[in-house]
Amino acid sequence: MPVSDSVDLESGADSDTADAEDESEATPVGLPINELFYSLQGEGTLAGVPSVFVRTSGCNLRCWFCDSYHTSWEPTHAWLGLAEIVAEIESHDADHVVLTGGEPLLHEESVALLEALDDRGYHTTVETNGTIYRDAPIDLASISPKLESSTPTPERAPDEDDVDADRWAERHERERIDLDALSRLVERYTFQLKFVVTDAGDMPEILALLEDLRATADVPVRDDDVLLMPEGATRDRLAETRARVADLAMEHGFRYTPRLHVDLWNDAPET
Ligand SMILES: C[S@@+](CC[C@H](N)C(=O)[O-])C[C@H]1O[C@@H](n2cnc3c(N)ncnc32)[C@H](O)[C@@H]1O
Ligand SMILES: Nc1nc2[nH]cc(C(=O)O)c2c(=O)[nH]1
Ligand code: SF4
Ligand SMILES: [Mg+2]
Repeated sequence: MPVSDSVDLESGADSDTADAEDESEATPVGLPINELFYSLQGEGTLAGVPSVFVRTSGCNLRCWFCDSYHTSWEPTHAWLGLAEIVAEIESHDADHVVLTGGEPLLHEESVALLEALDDRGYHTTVETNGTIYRDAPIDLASISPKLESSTPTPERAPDEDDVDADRWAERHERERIDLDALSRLVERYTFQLKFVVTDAGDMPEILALLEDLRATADVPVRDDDVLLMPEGATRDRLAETRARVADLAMEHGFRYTPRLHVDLWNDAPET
């Protein structure tokens, strides 16, 4: 289902916040949906599983490499009611639903959607940056904490001229790790920790974060729960990063996850 822009979203804000450009309008109900499509789960422990993807718009972070630019740097979406979203999901023959974004846990309505999907027997994965905790029926919390190498800088910002990269750099750096939210997520849910890795320079930060999380959380965080994923939104970029990241996974005893959808369909939308 291609979704074009309708109402603009106050970037990074909760969906409860009324559209700043039109305060006379009632708060939209439902969720800001950027795209909704059927594909194979491309990442993580469920890679290869046929799944319906629901991509919400809006994010509290601004990774320079974000492969979902139109949910973060330049959010576009249509507001869909829960019944419409569920009906669209049910039109596909799948048992698995992946709720992603943007940052899906920004939106309180994501909880109601997950409850509706749980009632209907779906397996739900939530792709999250790990900075927000919500209580919801999530079967797999797929947490991708953001490293320093994700922070936008003048040298590594999206190409487009009109993005406010300077202002976001500071907020991104301040908000990208929330140990309390991370601990609550791993304590509450079956989880995987999926780090976007470019090179060996990312490893000290991953190891330090794992040490902090293991000291804080009341549940074990096993090396087996840690996945290294090569940075790359295109086949060409993945060709540069994946062998290096596979070597790092073997060296440290972590898992490696491919990006199957990029191998199969490159950077096509709705894949
Ligand atoms: C677009 S994000 C949406 C969910 C959430 N905001 C997050 O970052 O986890 C979905 C997944 O894509 C990953 N990702 C985004 N851009 C990427 C890139 N250029 N290379 C590799 N992974 C990327 C994120 O780390 C996350 O695991
Ligand atoms: N096929 C496919 N698998 C994915 N796994 C996580 C994705 C995401 O963007 O969150 C994603 C995606 O965008 N496409
Ligand atoms: S946290 Fe996720 S959606 Fe937000 S900018 Fe980073 S990769 Fe994109
Ligand atoms: Mg993706």
